[in-house]
Amino acid sequence: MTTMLEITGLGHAYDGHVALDGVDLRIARGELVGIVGPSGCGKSTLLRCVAGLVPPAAGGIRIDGRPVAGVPDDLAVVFQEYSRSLLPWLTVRDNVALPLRRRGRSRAQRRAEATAALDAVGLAAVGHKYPWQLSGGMQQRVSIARALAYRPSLLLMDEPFGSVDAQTREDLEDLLLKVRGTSMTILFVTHDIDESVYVSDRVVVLGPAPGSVVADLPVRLPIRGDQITTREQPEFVRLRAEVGRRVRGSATTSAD
Ligand SMILES: Nc1ncnc2c1ncn2[C@@H]1O[C@H](COP(=O)(O)OP(=O)(O)OP(=O)(O)O)[C@@H](O)[C@H]1O
Repeated sequence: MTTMLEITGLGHAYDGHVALDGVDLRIARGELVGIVGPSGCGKSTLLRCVAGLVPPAAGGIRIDGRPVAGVPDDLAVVFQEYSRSLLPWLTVRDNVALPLRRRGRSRAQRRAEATAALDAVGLAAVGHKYPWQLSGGMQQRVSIARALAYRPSLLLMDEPFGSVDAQTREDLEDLLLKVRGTSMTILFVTHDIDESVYVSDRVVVLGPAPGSVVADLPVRLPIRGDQITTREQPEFVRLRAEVGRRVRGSATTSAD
């Protein structure tokens, strides 16, 4: 598989506080990589560096072989701060449709694609409303719909399902599984170890601050069924335990 994203010796510090130190990671096109690690280990900082929002203090990031300098083309992000991500003066559907202008879509196409994306996140009925008329969890789903409608080559998601209810969260995880394996490369930060194993092709564990990669575990589940069937199979249970041990910094088991 071709490498899409290459992170080498990445370091970042905020006012002398070292958040990341020596992160090395290669990600192939179309991979969905889950990133987990203890609170404050630098997961969000890693995504901000990849998004070109903060310049790395050390090391480098290459996308398709080209060094990242500024916000990369063809990128979409879903960050935790949903309240700041949508434009309050546009309807929900227009928020989702807006980035599609950059794709050169006609007005009718933009509308149709936005409607389909809203449908996929279970919000077909609220396209005519304004973001501030929706709950926080619904606004977050609009951000997800907007990112998916755009079909970026690189999608960065920082705890994107944190504010939605449990049932919707499962639906969104299953939606990600449908998107996975297309040409979209996805970095997915989550605090939820179960979720990282459920959605990812690989789970990357960052160690305690300053973060660096302490484990990189491929997820190869023999059974892909519904949420319950997938999560109860022995390989899922084994991987979840292994990721949990790595996050807690306990002794290693297999896959080194
Ligand atoms: N803008 C900032 N200014 C100063 N320090 C910051 C800033 N953003 C993050 N930090 C610090 O850098 C470290 C890494 O933060 P970051 O948000 O990347 O971690 P995280 O792994 O995403 O945390 P969490 O899991 O709690 O969301 C933390 O100690 C945090 O306090």
